[in-house]
Amino acid sequence: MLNTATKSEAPGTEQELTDGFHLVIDALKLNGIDTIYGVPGIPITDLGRMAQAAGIRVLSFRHEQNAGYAASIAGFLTKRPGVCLTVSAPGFLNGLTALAHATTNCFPMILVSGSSEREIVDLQQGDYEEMDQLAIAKPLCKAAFRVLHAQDIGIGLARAIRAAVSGRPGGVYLDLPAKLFSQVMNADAGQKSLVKVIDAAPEQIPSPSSVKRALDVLKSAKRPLIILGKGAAYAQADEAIKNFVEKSGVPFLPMSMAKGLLPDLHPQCAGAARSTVLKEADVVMLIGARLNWLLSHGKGKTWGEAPKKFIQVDIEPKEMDSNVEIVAPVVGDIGSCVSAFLDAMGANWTAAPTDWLSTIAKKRDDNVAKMAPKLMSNASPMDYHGALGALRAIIAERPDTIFVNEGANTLDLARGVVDMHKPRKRLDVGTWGVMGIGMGYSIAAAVETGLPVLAVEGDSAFGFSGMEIETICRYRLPICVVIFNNDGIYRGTDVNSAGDDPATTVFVKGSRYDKMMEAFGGVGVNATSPDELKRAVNAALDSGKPTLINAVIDPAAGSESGRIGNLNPQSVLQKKK
Ligand SMILES: CC(C)(COP(=O)(O)OP(=O)(O)OC[C@H]1O[C@@H](n2cnc3c(N)ncnc32)[C@H](O)[C@@H]1OP(=O)(O)O)[C@@H](O)C(=O)NCCC(=O)NCCSC=O
Repeated sequence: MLNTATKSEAPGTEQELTDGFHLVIDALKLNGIDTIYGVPGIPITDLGRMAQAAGIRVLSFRHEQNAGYAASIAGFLTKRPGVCLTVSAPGFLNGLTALAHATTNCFPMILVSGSSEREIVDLQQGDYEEMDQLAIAKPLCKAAFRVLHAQDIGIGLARAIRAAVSGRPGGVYLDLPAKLFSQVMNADAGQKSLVKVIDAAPEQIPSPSSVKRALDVLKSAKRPLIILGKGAAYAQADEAIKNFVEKSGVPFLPMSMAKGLLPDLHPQCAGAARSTVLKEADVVMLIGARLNWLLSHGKGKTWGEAPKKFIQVDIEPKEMDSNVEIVAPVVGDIGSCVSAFLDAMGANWTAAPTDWLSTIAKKRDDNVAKMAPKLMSNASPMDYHGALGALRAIIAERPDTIFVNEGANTLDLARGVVDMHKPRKRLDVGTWGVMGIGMGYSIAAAVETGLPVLAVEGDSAFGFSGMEIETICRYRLPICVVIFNNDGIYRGTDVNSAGDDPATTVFVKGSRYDKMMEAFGGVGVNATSPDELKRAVNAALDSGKPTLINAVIDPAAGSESGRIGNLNPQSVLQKKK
């Protein structure tokens, strides 16, 4: 519908007019973008108001970084670009971390920021929030555009949408200088300048020869393995992936956000035999997973001595050979590639050798049995396993719940303990292991899916986005936040031996995060045992009321996780002491 601004008043020349504000909103609506995550302020306050009045859902956050994380995960969940709207310079910079995160994680997102006047910025004459935002955004995103004239708004947004979702998805920056919003033009011409993006992410069909090559290598394997990454989860080709994995009979290892693509309790799941399968596999097929640090770059002791052949399925041709030789690259969108495999496999595909399957089954059963008694712990204060055991049972009973997870121990242990049963239900820190995604992800997950959300947060991780519990309460979202509170980062027991200041990794002891939630009208609960925790989470998920549970974890529980290779070195001198 025409979203006219006003009528011109010159006698005898009356005509409908529109302006930059209205055209941005019309362009978003025309392209099915019905939700904006952002923080209002100069110069986009009216844009938010008018978008809301025009029927777009506008969620106002307390900090742009959290709005940005929300937009990024909205993109992952929907395959449409999540939109984050910010003010100029500081607001833009606050949103930029999330834009870079979206790009790194291959989530489609558009950061739309107001900016100050080009003429003044370029001459560096000291405008309000002066900054060359386009130049700063460029290296951190997949594409960056600036629109200077109202008649180019349609094209600008179309380019942003297409860049965000086509090929390998990523973050896009769209710069809207303040002056643009008040540029007036004839409404008809304005509407005609809008662009509806047709087939924004066209299928990319793999070449038949690459499909055959990959299947020949897979067939030749004695100890094959499929690794599913979050690219596979993003593809929303769930049935085809499940059929392919089952038809192949090959064990699969899900990366953390691919958990649930096939259930973690599936007989072919090798998640609980991770070290064994990485070391011993002779052929590894990566589907939407990259050989980055999370997979030790495909080499070194994680991968054992046995020679390996890698097959890689990815939409991005440049991903191939990025760390090790890929003997069978298959370039295309995951859905098309997996369907092509299914078509080409024929009826007499033989499953993986049984001795390989039984080696994995034995290791998996051993690891599961080793963990089982720890999950029964009803200690108070809780340890990680006791608390996670309670949450694992809840997710098993409520498999549609979206499980958001960040922290150090809270992340590392929940990844293994809490089985996922359905695709795209586990959302976590992603490629950068970034702390701070928690509340933004939870809000977008609730808004985009309408499903209940359980966010399990380390006490440190929560701090990065904690103020957004007010946002959760304001929009009355069905989000239950559980804070694993052990009084610090890794542990709450570190001591500063050199002075009166607290140690660098500890927080105020016995903090009651639940009281924060009560301040905003949400439900706050202090849980000191797994039974109490379970009751409180079930009550929250039943009621759908915004809830925050302060789960009291033993400050001595937890270890210094996050020492990944040489990334977090310990001082040799200190060790010698
Ligand atoms: C790179 C990693 C995937 C590698 O982790 P690993 O510890 O090697 O593997 P995990 O998958 O976590 O599994 C650990 C072990 O648990 C086993 N495992 C897994 N699932 C289960 C179940 N359900 N039951 C029993 N045992 C299990 C698995 O086989 C491994 O044992 P074995 O097979 O016996 O080895 C991970 O470190 C990771 O995702 N890190 C991200 C960390 C991060 O982003 N942190 C943010 C910064 S924190 C701030 O400082």
